[in-house]
Amino acid sequence: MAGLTLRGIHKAFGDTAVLNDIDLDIADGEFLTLVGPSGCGKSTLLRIIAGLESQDRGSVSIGGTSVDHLRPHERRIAMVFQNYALYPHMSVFDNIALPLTMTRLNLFERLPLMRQLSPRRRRVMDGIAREVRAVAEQLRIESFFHRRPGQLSGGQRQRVALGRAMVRHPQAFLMDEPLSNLDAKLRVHMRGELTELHARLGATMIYVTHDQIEAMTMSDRLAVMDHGNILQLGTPAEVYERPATTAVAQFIGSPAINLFPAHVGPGGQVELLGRTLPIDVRNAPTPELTVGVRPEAMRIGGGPCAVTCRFRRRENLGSESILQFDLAASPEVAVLCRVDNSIPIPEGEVPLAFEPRDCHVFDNNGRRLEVESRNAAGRDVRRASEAR
Ligand SMILES: Nc1ncnc2c1ncn2[C@@H]1O[C@H](COP(=O)(O)OP(=O)(O)OP(=O)(O)O)[C@@H](O)[C@H]1O
Repeated sequence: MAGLTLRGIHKAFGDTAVLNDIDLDIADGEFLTLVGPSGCGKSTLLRIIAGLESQDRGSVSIGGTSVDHLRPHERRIAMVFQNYALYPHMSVFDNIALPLTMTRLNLFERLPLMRQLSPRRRRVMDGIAREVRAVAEQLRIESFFHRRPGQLSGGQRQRVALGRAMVRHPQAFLMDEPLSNLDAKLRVHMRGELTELHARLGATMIYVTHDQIEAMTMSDRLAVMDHGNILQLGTPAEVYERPATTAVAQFIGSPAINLFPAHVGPGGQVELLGRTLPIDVRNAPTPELTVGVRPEAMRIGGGPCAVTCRFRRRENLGSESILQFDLAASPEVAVLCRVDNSIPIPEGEVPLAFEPRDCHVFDNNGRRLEVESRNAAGRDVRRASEAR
C-alpha cells in the first residue's frame, strides 16, 4: 500500500472549472472520504487519481512517485464503482480472476480451446485460483463462485467487485459511491464490512460519497468539498464539532444544523433575534453573523439562550423524534430539535433553549469564528480567535 499526494490539481470542462487547485495528502493506510453535494467534483478528482481523466494542471504522486505519465492500469490502483462494473456473462470466479488472467496469460492462452491443451496455462490458472480463493474467503463469497452476477444480491455483487479489486493487491483502493445502489439495511451492513476490511488490509482507501453518515462512520478523515474546492479536511469529530464554514456545518450532521441570522450587539456580544447571548464577538470581521446550533443541542424550555418557535410536526424515529418548528419571528425559517420520545409533544409557541458553548458562530462570509462564550455561571468556556 502507499500514500498519495495531490498538488494543485485543476480541471475544467469547457469554460467551467470543476476542480480548483486541489492539494491533498493521503497517508499510507488511511481511509479518506471525499464528501460533498452532487456536482462538487468528487468523482472527477477520483477519476484523475485513477488516470481515467487527465488534469489540466497539477500532479498526482503515489508512494512518492509521480504517476502523471502512467496509464490507469500502470498506476496499480483499483477502482470500485457503484454499478459494480462486473461482466454479466462471466461467473463470479472469472470476474474476480479477470485482472490476473489478463496480465498472466497471453492472448493465445486465453482462448477457450487452450484450456486443456496448454500445461503452462493450467499451472498459471492453479496459482490464480489459489489467490482468488484467498480473497473470496475474506469476503465470504466462495459459495457462489459459479453463479453469474445477475444471480446475486446487490451486496454480494459489491463484494465480488471488491474481490476483483483486492486480487490485484493495489497500492490504493478508490471507491466511487460503492454502496449507493444498495437498500438502506444492506448499506449499514456493508459500511461495517468495509470498515473491517480496511482495518484488516491496512489499505489506503479513497472513498467518494454524498452520504454524510457513510463519511462520518467509516473515515479516518473527511475532505468536505463544494464547487471544486476542499472546504475542510479533518477527522469526522473535528468537522462535526468545529465546522469551518456554514456550508460544512450544513452538510455534516443529520438532521442538518439550524442557522439563525445574528449580529454583533452594542456590547460586542452576539445578538440573536432580540436576545443578547454571552458570546464575545468583538473581533468579528463583519457585523452580520450567522449562528448555528445543532438539533441535538436544542431542548424545549426557556433559558438565557433561546428562540421562540411554533410547533409544526414530528418525525418519529423510534426511540427519538425530530421535531420541526417554525421560528415565531420568521415562520419561513425551520428549526429542528432532536428529542427523546418520552418528551410530550409541545403545542403552540414554545421556547427552544441551547447553551452558548453549543453555538457555532460564522461571519458574513460563512467562515467560522472561534468565539469566547460564557456559561450560565458566567465562566469562560471558549477562547476567541479566528479559526482559519
Ligand atoms: N465529461 C464531462 N464533461 C463535462 N462536464 C463534466 C464531465 N464530467 C463531469 N462534469 C461536470 O463536472 C462537475 C463535477 O462532476 P463530478 O461527477 O465530479 O461531481 P460529483 O461531486 O462526483 O457529483 P455526484 O455526487 O452527483 O456524483 C459536474 O458539474 C459535472 O456535470
